[in-house]
Amino acid sequence: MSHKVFIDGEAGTTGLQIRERLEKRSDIELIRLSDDKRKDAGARKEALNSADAVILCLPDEAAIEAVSMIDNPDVRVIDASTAFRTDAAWTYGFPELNDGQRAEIAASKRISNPGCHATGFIALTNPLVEAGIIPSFFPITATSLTGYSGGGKSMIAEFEGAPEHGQDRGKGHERLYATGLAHKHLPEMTLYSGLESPPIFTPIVANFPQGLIVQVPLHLWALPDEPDIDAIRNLLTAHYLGEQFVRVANAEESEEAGAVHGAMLANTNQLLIHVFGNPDQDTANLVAVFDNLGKGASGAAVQNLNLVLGVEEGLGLV
Ligand SMILES: NC(=O)C1=CN([C@@H]2O[C@H](COP(=O)(O)OP(=O)(O)OC[C@H]3O[C@@H](n4cnc5c(N)ncnc54)[C@H](OP(=O)(O)O)[C@@H]3O)[C@@H](O)[C@H]2O)C=CC1
Ligand SMILES: CC(=O)N[C@@H](CCC(=O)OP(=O)(O)O)C(=O)O
Repeated sequence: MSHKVFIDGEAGTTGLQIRERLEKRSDIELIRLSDDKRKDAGARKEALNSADAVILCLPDEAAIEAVSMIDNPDVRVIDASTAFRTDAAWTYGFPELNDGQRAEIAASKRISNPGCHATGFIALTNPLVEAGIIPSFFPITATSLTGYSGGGKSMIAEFEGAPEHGQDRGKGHERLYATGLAHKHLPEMTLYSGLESPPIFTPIVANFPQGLIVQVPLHLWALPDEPDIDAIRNLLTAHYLGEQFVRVANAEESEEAGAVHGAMLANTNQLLIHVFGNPDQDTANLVAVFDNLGKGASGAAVQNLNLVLGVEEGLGLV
């Protein structure tokens, strides 16, 4: 039996990568709109209501509009935008969050796909906050280094140059952004990490297309139980044991890593965690590396789609 899937926003960066992952599959029948119809409200409404599952890869306002167009109660929705990520009526699409999340996603009709920066931050902090190693009141700082595809078509055009934009190749500049410390992922980062207050979060966009590194530095001596580096690593390792897409590097691998490259997991749905540390200083740096368009967006959306369709969770993903 094939499942009908409509990707609203298929021509965009996230949508295109989802299509590439789905069009090879014999169990999926993609509902597609021609280029002149892809923003036509009537055509979209028909497609949205005739699918078994829809994946919204749109700006927030267009995603909210798309959801309002759905009147078929059987349609399952996976939204890649920020619009519903902290909405209590929606299920957060991070299956590895805790023991119950996968089943909740599988049973849900409304799933919000996590933000790219948020994915790394939550993967690093949630298990430690849940275990009480990081108290929920603890002040946390995080930095993220992202490839420019994180900013969608307009940022790709800025960095790669596009004749229709009158730009030259390589014009995009690496930069610190969200300097007002109010990045749009803060609400989901706070809610799903279990922290009481938002982290101080500063992202940097760099001149490579795909990949992302989130880091959360910790003064271990400032934590109430003064855990050592191994205790942090062991807890994260136990939390993600058996997961197909999230892995914690062992001590030897992290010691030998030397450097972490942002693009090392590009074109995969993998997320790798390192726990770096300096025992003499009693400090640690929690690092998550993955593809902003893999586990940070398109890959995660396909993983969630597989869960709602009741097929193998890793189908079509590497
Ligand atoms: N890029 C990333 O790494 C990540 C993106 N996301 C989220 O995914 C969503 C899509 O982002 P991204 O793919 O990067 O963005 P893009 O700008 O690359 O793509 C958005 C697409 O939506 C189309 N679109 C805009 N408005 C409408 C409308 N009213 N009806 C139909 N189509 C419309 C655009 O059309 P047109 O081609 O004409 O501009 C474009 O093709 C956003 O909410 C983003 O925040 C989430 C995680 C990571
Ligand atoms: C480089 C860049 O600008 N990246 C985007 C994040 C992309 C993303 O995760 O999209 P959502 O906001 O829908 O989650 C940003 O930081 O705002």
